[in-house]
Amino acid sequence: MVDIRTVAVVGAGQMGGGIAHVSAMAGYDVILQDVSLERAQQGVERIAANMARQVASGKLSEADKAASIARISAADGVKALAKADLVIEAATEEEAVKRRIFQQICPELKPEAILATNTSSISITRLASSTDRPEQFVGIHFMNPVPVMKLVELVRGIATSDETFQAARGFSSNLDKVTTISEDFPGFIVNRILMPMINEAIYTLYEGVGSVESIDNSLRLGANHPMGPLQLADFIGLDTCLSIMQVLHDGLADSKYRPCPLLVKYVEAGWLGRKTKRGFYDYRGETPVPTR
Ligand SMILES: CC(=O)CC(=O)SCCNC(=O)CCNC(=O)[C@H](O)C(C)(C)COP(=O)(O)OP(=O)(O)OC[C@H]1O[C@@H](n2cnc3c(N)ncnc32)[C@H](O)[C@@H]1OP(=O)(O)O
Ligand SMILES: NC(=O)C1=CN([C@@H]2O[C@H](COP(=O)(O)OP(=O)(O)OC[C@H]3O[C@@H](n4cnc5c(N)ncnc54)[C@H](OP(=O)(O)O)[C@@H]3O)[C@@H](O)[C@H]2O)C=CC1
Repeated sequence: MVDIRTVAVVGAGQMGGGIAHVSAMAGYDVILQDVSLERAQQGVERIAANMARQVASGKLSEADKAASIARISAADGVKALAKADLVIEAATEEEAVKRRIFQQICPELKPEAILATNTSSISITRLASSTDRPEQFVGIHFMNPVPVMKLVELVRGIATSDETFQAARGFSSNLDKVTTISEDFPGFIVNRILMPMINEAIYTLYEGVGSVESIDNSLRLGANHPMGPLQLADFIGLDTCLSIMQVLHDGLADSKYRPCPLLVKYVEAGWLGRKTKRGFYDYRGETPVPTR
């Protein structure tokens, strides 16, 4: 079994950053790659800011923060991935983007390196088939925010070897995560259940049943959810929510997964939630302001 010491993360957004964060804290050397060196460096800066929150709340010492940050390097191009024992793809939730990444990076990887994807919904078997190593390909699905959420969903493709699966399980437990196993169906377990709820909340808004505030307060205070569904949608990213609904709709061919037209419209407008400062809330001020 490959001895995982160096982990590369492709995609330095909120999830890639979180995966790099917890991997470095667990003692792995981490290479963070994005579309440019500058984007990767911005990712490292965001990780430092998130670690500073953990220092402020006493969860991490200054010394451990410094040592963890020192283990992360921002990559200048795909050649930097040659050192990795495990590569975790955490780029945008679009199958074409992920396929292009695998085509680009596979020739650079060690033959024994394991390739994993953090996809929220896309078939692991299908993604694996666009790589040169379907047996060494696996789904390792982290939850957002990665440093806080306990769960990792593990998903085998049809060709995933036992050795690869055990390596993914061992890696996740070294990060102190609890793993569940999902079969390779659209959205796996978490998003098969969570995303239709979020989509229904958007329909509830679209049909005028309640305002943004009423819908979120109803679920926060009435069902003890830590965030209301619209707040959570903004947190996940509305582009990601829409992509997941499209995968569920296409893959399960059932009209109950039809993405709400309001979700489609928001994404078309470039209102993607917190990451663009506008979604169901406006994030430009000190506190988020509901927009409907
Ligand atoms: C789409 C998919 O494919 C799958 C998914 O991920 S679905 C999304 C799953 N995630 C959820 O459902 C999240 C639901 N929300 C929550 O659990 C909480 O609102 C939350 C943990 C995000 C924030 O909690 P909160 O109490 O409102 O805010 P806050 O006080 O800022 O944060 C709580 C703690 O988390 C820490 N934290 C939050 N985000 C963090 C980050 N990115 N990095 C490090 N620490 C973080 C804070 O430092 C804080 O720590 P202390 O308690 O030690 O102070
Ligand atoms: N958001 C969530 O709550 C969760 C998301 N996921 C999954 O994690 C993945 C990433 O999501 P998330 O972090 O939220 O998305 P983000 O939009 O925050 O980050 C995606 C990152 O990937 C980068 N990227 C795009 N194309 C490439 C490329 N060719 N090479 C390298 N990097 C690239 C983007 O760069 P640029 O901005 O320049 O396009 C961006 O920095 C998705 O598959 C998503 O489904 C899984 C669990 C939870």
